[in-house]
Amino acid sequence: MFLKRVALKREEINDQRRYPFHIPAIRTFSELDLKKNVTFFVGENGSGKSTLLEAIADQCGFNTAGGGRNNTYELHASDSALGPYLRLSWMPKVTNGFFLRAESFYQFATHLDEMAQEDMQTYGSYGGKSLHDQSHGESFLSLFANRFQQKAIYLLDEPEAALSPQRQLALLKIMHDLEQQGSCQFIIATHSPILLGYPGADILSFDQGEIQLIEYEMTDHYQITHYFLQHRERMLEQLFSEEDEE
Ligand SMILES: Nc1ncnc2c1ncn2[C@@H]1O[C@H](COP(=O)(O)OP(=O)(O)OP(=O)(O)O)[C@@H](O)[C@H]1O
Repeated sequence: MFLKRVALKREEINDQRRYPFHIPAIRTFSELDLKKNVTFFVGENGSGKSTLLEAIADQCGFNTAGGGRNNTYELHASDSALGPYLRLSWMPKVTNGFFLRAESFYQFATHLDEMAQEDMQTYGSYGGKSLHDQSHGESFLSLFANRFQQKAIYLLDEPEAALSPQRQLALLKIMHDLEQQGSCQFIIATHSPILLGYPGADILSFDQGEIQLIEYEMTDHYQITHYFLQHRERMLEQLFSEEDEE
């Protein structure tokens, strides 16, 4: 692994009440030691996972709209408000990698098409054809299977967004193969109980107003999915009757 620590330069913040410093998990954040090749960010919607991941991408020199260091294209409102306040510690430093942002993947695909007009080799790292000519899930998998290499750091924001359960397993296999072959680091914000099951990963929860380690089986993602699959009818009955009472 390469990125060892992420620290917040709190002394440089002028107004702690504004975004992103007012987010509870960011307000209490000082530093984070990364100890595993695979780290997951979990937490409720709006708990600050994407904000921190995007800020790390920013400080890695990746395009915060999604992509690597060489992908320069503009996307409205994709600047990282937190990035300039982070200090990253590396051992050793890598510059290879990619920031996957599910919500702006369409624009990334368009950017690749523009690059390919000048150099058809561009598609070589993405399955040999335009990402627009593949389904959403297929294009994600093409990226993971072809673009991901050794000695790199991959920052993935909800990669499961387009992936079927079977393809989520395929992503786990790709990650495992890369990890086995040598050195590759992943930091992944996810809501997927399948991805979170990756063996030996650290899972960091953004709930309860701070970023802290959590066991897989203690995550809402595991517990709610597990209970739902085991007691679907009872759970839905309870859920719908609660709605009736409101
Ligand atoms: N550019 C912005 N300006 C102001 N507030 C923002 C901005 N971007 C995000 N926020 C707010 O910051 C909070 C954290 O957002 P963030 O996208 O980091 O959450 P998240 O944990 O990734 O959520 P999700 O699981 O829904 O993707 C949210 O309340 C969001 O509304």
